[in-house]
Amino acid sequence: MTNTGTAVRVRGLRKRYGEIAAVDGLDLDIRYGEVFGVLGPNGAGKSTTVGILQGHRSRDAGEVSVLGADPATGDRLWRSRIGVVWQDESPPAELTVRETVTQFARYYPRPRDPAEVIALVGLEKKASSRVRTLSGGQRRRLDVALGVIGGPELVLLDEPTTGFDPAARRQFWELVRRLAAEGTTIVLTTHYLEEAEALSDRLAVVAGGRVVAEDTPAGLRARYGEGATVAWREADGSPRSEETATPTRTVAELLHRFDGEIPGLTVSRPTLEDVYLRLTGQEAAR
Ligand SMILES: Nc1ncnc2c1ncn2[C@@H]1O[C@H](COP(=O)(O)OP(=O)(O)OP(=O)(O)O)[C@@H](O)[C@H]1O
Repeated sequence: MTNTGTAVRVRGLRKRYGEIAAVDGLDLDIRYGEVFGVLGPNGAGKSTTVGILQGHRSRDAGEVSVLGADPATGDRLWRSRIGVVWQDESPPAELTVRETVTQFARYYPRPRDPAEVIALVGLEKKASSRVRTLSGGQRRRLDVALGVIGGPELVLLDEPTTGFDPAARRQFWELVRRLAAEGTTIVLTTHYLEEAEALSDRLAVVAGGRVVAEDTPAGLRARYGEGATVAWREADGSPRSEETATPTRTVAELLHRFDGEIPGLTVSRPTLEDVYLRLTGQEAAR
């Protein structure tokens, strides 16, 4: 097994639920070793896509290859190479963290060391605690521990930090970075733009069941965030602003007109959030 090339390849993926086209011609290329973010608003088709990648949901059309196999026909060995973190997984609440992780390790042909995985997710101090006594964030870390105990090459995380407080979210990001540093390929869906930007090497923006843009976070901003807004105050104090592709020229003209300091001058570039809202057609909702 060489860890170069494409870990996930999707072409023309389609999935309908009755009248709803949940996934509507989606293409993806995810390389080995990268953290790939799938960002999109509610109902964009993210969870459906991840469900298809892990072989949990069927598709209506399209080609899908995950670690070299079609998830629809992936065998047990293939499954053991993929770490799935279920939203609603409920490990036995009366077992301790250590017992739970050790028990799950037995399901895999080449599991990781349970103690090492408990440390990886930052649950060492809770290793002897019963699962039912864990907080929501700690439970989620345990879910990740169970998702990676089999030593997967690819981990699929579907909206992993929904419901987390800001501190728990940051800690979870550290955990994702640690997994990535070990060389694990990670696919992460989120509707938190900040999360996608903080973690992703590359990201796809999904809207209406298809990819509307795909790039690095910086690349997206550069590609779709053209232009700038120049704002200033007129001599009578009234605020003015102008959107322009040539902000330097606008400022030069203002400089000439005011013949000195331009009152209240600001020049701002679109943020990734502006780009995202534009790409997903949510601009008007702001
Ligand atoms: N089992 C299902 N039966 C019927 N419709 C479904 C089913 N699962 C998803 N859908 C619909 O398919 C569309 C895409 O849903 P999906 O859960 O994939 O989106 P998502 O991007 O993950 O959204 P969210 O961010 O809200 O989780 C939505 O309109 C949803 O209502």
